[in-house]
Amino acid sequence: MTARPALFWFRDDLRLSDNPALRAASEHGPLTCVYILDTSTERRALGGAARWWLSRSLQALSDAIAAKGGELLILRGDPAELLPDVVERTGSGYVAWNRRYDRAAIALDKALKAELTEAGVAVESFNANLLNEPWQVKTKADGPFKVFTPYWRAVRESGEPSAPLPAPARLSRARLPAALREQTLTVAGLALEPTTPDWAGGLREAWTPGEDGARDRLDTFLDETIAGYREARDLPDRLSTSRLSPHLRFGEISPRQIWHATRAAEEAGRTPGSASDVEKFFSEIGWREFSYHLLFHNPELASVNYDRRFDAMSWETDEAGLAAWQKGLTGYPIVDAGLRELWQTGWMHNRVRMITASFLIKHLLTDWRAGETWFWDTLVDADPANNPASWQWVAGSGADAAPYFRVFNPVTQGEKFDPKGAYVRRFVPELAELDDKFIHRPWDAPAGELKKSGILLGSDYPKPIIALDFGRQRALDAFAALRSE
Ligand SMILES: Cc1cc2nc3c(=O)[nH]c(=O)nc-3n(C[C@H](O)[C@H](O)[C@H](O)COP(=O)(O)OP(=O)(O)OC[C@H]3O[C@@H](n4cnc5c(N)ncnc54)[C@H](O)[C@@H]3O)c2cc1C
Repeated sequence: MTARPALFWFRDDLRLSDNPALRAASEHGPLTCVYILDTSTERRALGGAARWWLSRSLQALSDAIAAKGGELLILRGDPAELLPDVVERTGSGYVAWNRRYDRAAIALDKALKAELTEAGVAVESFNANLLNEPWQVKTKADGPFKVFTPYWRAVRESGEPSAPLPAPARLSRARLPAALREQTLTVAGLALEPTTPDWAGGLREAWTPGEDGARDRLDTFLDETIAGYREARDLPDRLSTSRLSPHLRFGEISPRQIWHATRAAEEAGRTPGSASDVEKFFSEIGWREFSYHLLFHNPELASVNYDRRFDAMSWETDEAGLAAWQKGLTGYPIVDAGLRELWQTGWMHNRVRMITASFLIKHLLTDWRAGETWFWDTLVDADPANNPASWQWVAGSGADAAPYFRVFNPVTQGEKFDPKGAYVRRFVPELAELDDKFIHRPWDAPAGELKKSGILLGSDYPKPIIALDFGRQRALDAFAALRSE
């Protein structure tokens, strides 16, 4: 009797190396690799920027699989129906996937595991995308952590993460029935990229999705950018961070690979980063782990306040303010630069994410969920754990959150972290000629200075949509009322 073929289901793990489920499935013999674009309304649909990334990443993956002798089968629909169908039609006796951690995905995986097992198919799932499973890290009282520092201490005390796995040397193809082959789509057939209009030019310029692109990003970071990371990571005008976030989001690289490559570079004396830069970098990877820990233990993180006292918050409904924020037309240069960086490149520097989120939530007193939704649609790294956890952190409703009275002042933040205004000049070109002194407060510039710089406030660039003192006080009053309830 010949062995039944195996099936591997790609999801948020679009890579061949350090992919434990792929490795396990490939060791079972002839293999079907499948990706299903999930169109079910049960699960949150990808935003526009993430769809663009996925398209490019799937193409890179499909090419890499073909180079190893395999084939990526691409389908669109509800995996709850399609996966068992493909398993049956390929006669697969073994199915493997890597785990995901949001509630809808967990429910789907559980149901599929039960159905396939019942049908006599062996199913295994693995951890590919986290250093630790969210349920493995526990407080002394055996519960989930609510504060990052002790969480991360517990992780660090448990030792170094396990070593990453190599990619399978070869992927031998299982035979596909003709009818199934006919059903298979090309990446282009998924129509994930924008056409009318094609707004993705800036994304194409900024990114190389795929496993090779991820590896290149990591190498550049370890060879150059990590030097001084601990302090420089707050400066948005330069390449000061790794920019690995979309690669991590789509699983083109794993945190284990990042960890061990960083350690190896450190030990070989290859990286210019200090031990303190490395530790800081690891702790940022740790924040990602913590977000997944929070998501697993609080499945409604994207829609429900982690701190339920915030349910009583009286948010403003300021549609004009929200639209101005989304378009980068608030009249506050650092806020506008951030939102325009996001629109043009699908990414925004972390410091500026905090400033723009604080401005929306505090100065405009807008519900954090409106900002989370906008980021979900426009970020290439839009992440089911990091995005809601970070928005709730800025709002003050999250775990280990910024205190409610911390209201970032966009002028002083701009002057501190973009002192020469290079970041603002890049993304808000209408202010490019303005003197450094006024680049974060154009309304204070004398009329002659504005004229010399070719700016008519209110016409070439907006006047501030809200007075900072007013917005700050309104937020403090609203947040204080909440606390006294
Ligand atoms: C309002 C808001 C929304 C955010 N939404 C997302 C999101 O959707 N997806 C996302 O990946 N990150 C999000 N972040 C976190 C952070 O801004 C990005 O991870 C970071 O800017 C990515 O850049 P990098 O890869 O160069 O980071 P680096 O500084 O090089 O860090 C390395 C990796 O660590 C992780 N990381 C770094 N900072 C954080 C952080 N504060 N919280 C959690 N993980 C972190 C990321 O995976 C990142 O790729 C958000 C932050 C804020 C304030």
